[in-house]
Amino acid sequence: MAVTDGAPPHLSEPAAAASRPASGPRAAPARRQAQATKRKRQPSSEAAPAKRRNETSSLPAKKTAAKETQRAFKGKAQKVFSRKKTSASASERNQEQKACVKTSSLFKNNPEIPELHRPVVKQVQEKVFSSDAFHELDLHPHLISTINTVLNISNMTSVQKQSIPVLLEGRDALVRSQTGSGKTLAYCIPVVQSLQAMKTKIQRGDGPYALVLVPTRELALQSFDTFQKLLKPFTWIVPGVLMGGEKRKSEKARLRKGINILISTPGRLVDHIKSTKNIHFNRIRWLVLDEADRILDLGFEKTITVILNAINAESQERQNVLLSATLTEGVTRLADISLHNPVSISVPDESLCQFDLEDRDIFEDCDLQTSEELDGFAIPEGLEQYVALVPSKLRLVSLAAFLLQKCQFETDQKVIVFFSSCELVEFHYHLFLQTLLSGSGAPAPGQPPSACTLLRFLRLHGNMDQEERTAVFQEFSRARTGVLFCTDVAARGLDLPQVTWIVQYNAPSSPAEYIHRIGRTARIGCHGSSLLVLAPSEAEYVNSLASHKINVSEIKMEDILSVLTRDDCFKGNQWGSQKSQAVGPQEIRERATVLQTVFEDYVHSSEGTVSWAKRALQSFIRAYATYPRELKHIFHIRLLHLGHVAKSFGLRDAPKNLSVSTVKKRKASVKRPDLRKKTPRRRLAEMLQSEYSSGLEAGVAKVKKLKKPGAPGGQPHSAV
Ligand SMILES: Nc1ncnc2c1ncn2[C@@H]1O[C@H](COP(=O)(O)OP(=O)(O)OP(=O)(O)O)[C@@H](O)[C@H]1O
Repeated sequence: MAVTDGAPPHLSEPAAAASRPASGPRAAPARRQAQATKRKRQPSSEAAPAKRRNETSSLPAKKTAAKETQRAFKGKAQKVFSRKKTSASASERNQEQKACVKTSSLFKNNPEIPELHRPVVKQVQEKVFSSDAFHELDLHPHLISTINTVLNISNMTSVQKQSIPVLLEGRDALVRSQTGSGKTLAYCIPVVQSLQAMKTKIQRGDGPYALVLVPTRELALQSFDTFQKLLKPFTWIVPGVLMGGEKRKSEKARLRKGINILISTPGRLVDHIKSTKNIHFNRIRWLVLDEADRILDLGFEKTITVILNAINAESQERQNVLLSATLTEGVTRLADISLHNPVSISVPDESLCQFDLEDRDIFEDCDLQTSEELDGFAIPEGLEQYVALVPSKLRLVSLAAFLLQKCQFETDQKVIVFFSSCELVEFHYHLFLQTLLSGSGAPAPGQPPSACTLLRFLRLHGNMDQEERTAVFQEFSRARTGVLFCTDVAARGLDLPQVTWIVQYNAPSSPAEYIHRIGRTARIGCHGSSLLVLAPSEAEYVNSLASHKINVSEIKMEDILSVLTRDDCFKGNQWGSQKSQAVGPQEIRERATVLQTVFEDYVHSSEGTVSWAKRALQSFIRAYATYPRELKHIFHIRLLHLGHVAKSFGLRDAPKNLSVSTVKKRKASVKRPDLRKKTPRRRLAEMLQSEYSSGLEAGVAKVKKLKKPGAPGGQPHSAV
């Protein structure tokens, strides 16, 4: 469908910019103008059908925009916009004489944004801290002083208060408490206490006494780091991590030397079990499965069985611990095969705490009822959750505007944006780097400092090589501000300090994943916010969240976009050097259009970038097709308007060879008979498993060799 018409926008651009690399909104006008001229001469193969092109191109740009004003925002939004219309129209007429702004039909033919009738539910809330101190526990004095001085903490959290004594008694346990409530120390402290107290002093060459399994490499590094700190006074106990991405040879060498507390991802461990002679489990005393439900979600059930068999063959005498913020159905199965006479620990819902529930919530010999069945998922008290209903065409500019707001006009904002695939992360990361960041990193002469110079983007996903993944993880951990684009590889367990906002640009595939994603903020009693971006057709998802006791408030898209009026980077008038006096809906739409045009011009700057955007769009559609059956009535590719979705990838037209039916046909014709029968959930598990892989598969190794996978013109990614 036709989506743009008219001449290119003229942004104010100082002469100095000519010497900067041709990127960023300020550097773009000359390029855009040249490209627009070129486009006029050589109609793109992506060009819209003549009939519809004419429909808008015959109107002067501003008139088109004005016409759109009447149609775009209906219902409530329309009222807000019509109030200021008079002043906006005056400034419009003025500007019309001065510049001919290319107007993308961003605000035309969008679906109506429905009123959100969200049910208000009472969320489950847990008390994070207890009043008890670590020194009240029967721990080695050096361990207590390490906790106090190295970790800088003195009081236990509720989950620690409940778990540590139970684990010190030697019981198996199934532990559930909200995200960011200190579950890592809840298992690390008892492991260290018990191993340092062993009568026969542990030797490095003894091999593993404790095995900790986690779903991702970053989480493995994080647990390893915690053990390292706790083991400072007990230098004879050696922790080690196996996580894929590293050379197998060097991991084998470390195993040969001896690792007493072994932290690993399941895939990598099985790889070593199968191929490394030096791995023995005859001394194993502890088996910990952190993010236990995730490990099963990823289809690691077989892998876990291989590991359990390998351990059981050599040792029976051990304690087993399963932990997660969301213990779902899968964990019950895992608990059945891995726990013996377990204690189920869950921090009580504060609202039910009229009497002392602390004892009630330790279920002895329980039937392992899942928390979801008990009471829904707990949400950190300091977490404010929002949702924005954004038509597909406006998604990209809305995301950009939101990030500009956080980075330019607010201080100390650290944002994580979740996408549904590696390709989507790469696409948005590179697109924003190329278009929103100024080439020099400094404000252009005569311009105020702008987001263009303040933005700092990072990205993290499973198709990156391990070295870069670790570097990014550490850089974002240390950073005070910045934006991390990522897949669900960062959704679980990661403890990244001071994250202020979580954006879910693509909706998660389950309420549990929603909980874990938002749980990267508001940790350990801190405050944070989250924003879920939904298309109008997906509004029903809010009810689905409510059924899991998750409450979200609405942020209006216009409020997100209004930030664009605060930065003249996005002003569609090269003579207007001062900030607009009248900031109305028209101004917002113009600036959103300028920003969209920046994206579109970049995407259409070469054939390579166009096909790069098409691949990203395809990846989005593939991921969209994997929503589980219970969410299909909300997230179904049939409900997508491909032309509109294409726009959110900076594509002016929906790719001709890409329609919902062709995507479906292609999927069906893939010669993988076993896959054809799979449910979306199984397909999703497969896609995800490749992301969390041991790092040794041929496909992954191949991707690692590519210098910049996913970069414009680069190689496509093979999996999520
Ligand atoms: N008793 C405590 N007092 C203060 N801070 C603590 C305490 N225990 C843990 N922390 C800190 O709280 C943060 C969150 O802990 P942790 O990562 O273990 O949470 P979690 O419950 O495992 O979260 P998730 O469910 O997301 O994995 C960490 O930075 C940790 O150092």
